[in-house]
Amino acid sequence: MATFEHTTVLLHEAIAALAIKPDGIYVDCTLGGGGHSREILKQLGPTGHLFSFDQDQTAIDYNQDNLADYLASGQVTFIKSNFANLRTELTARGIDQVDGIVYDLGVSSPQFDNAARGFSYQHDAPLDMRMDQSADLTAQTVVNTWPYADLVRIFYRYGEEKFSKQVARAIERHREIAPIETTGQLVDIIKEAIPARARRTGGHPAKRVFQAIRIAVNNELGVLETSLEQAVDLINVHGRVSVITFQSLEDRLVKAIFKEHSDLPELPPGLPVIPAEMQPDYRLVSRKPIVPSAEEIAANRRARSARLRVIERLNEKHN
Ligand SMILES: C[S@@+](CC[C@H](N)C(=O)[O-])C[C@H]1O[C@@H](n2cnc3c(N)ncnc32)[C@H](O)[C@@H]1O
Repeated sequence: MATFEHTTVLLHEAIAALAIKPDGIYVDCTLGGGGHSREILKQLGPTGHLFSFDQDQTAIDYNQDNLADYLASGQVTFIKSNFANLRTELTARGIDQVDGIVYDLGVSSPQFDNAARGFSYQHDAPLDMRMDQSADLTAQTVVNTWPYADLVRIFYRYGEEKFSKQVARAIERHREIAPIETTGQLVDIIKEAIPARARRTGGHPAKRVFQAIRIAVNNELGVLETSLEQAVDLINVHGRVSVITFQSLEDRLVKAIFKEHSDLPELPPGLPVIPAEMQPDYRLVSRKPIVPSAEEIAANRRARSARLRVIERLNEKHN
């Protein structure tokens, strides 16, 4: 089996939050190294089933071996697709409701550490950053063809980069001379654009711009919103959706979607009791996000920014 080392973050917390029923139907939207999938499968009985999505063929290939026993017993189905297609892919398999869904967002360690994938500012490689290697849009296209204004927008919004304009301007200057082809070239351009005093604080100077380009290449916030709307709709009463995020933009989006579904509606003034049909159809399992323990963070640096949010369905929809 090829090595595929990914240390799963919030493994037990995210799965415990699903309150698994042995005969239930579950979905892991982000199979990766199979950590969360395996934990769900351990708790499923012979009549339970798991559907595991990944848009990256390498994750699916790895788990053909890694989860071979569960594949052989027919308890797991792999779906090589973007989780934005959650409903369509499940419907195609005759499933219209499920008991729980987990997301563990972002890239896996093998994706990040494989220099050739172009995700990392620490390795020199072609600018790629596609999680789905069959997709059309690459980081190279974004960097070399997107207009200045679009670059500024993504650097501000997805990278929260203070020097967005300076970096976009430097990219424009360089690409007029020759295409920017590698992560190493882009790192040098970013370093040149960010003032020296600012380069000494806030981590690696290319970190925020690389995050922004990755989010844009994979449309990470767009597909998350689309998928979560489907997920809250697909779960049965008492079913739960558990989401682990690794950066604030994603966490804010999850928080906002869950809040919208679990908030009480505007009530007419003076209403003594809230009528049943006005009660929210969902509840937040914990008001504050669940975060990794100090021990988990000490053992795995990637865990330090993780946040877990969980929502539960209480009723069928009141329409
Ligand atoms: C952090 S890893 C998941 C790790 C996994 N929970 C484990 O324990 O090994 C995220 C995985 O989700 C996949 N992924 C990210 N966004 C996706 C999307 N929109 N659709 C499908 N898969 C996605 C990535 O390709 C990656 O393999």
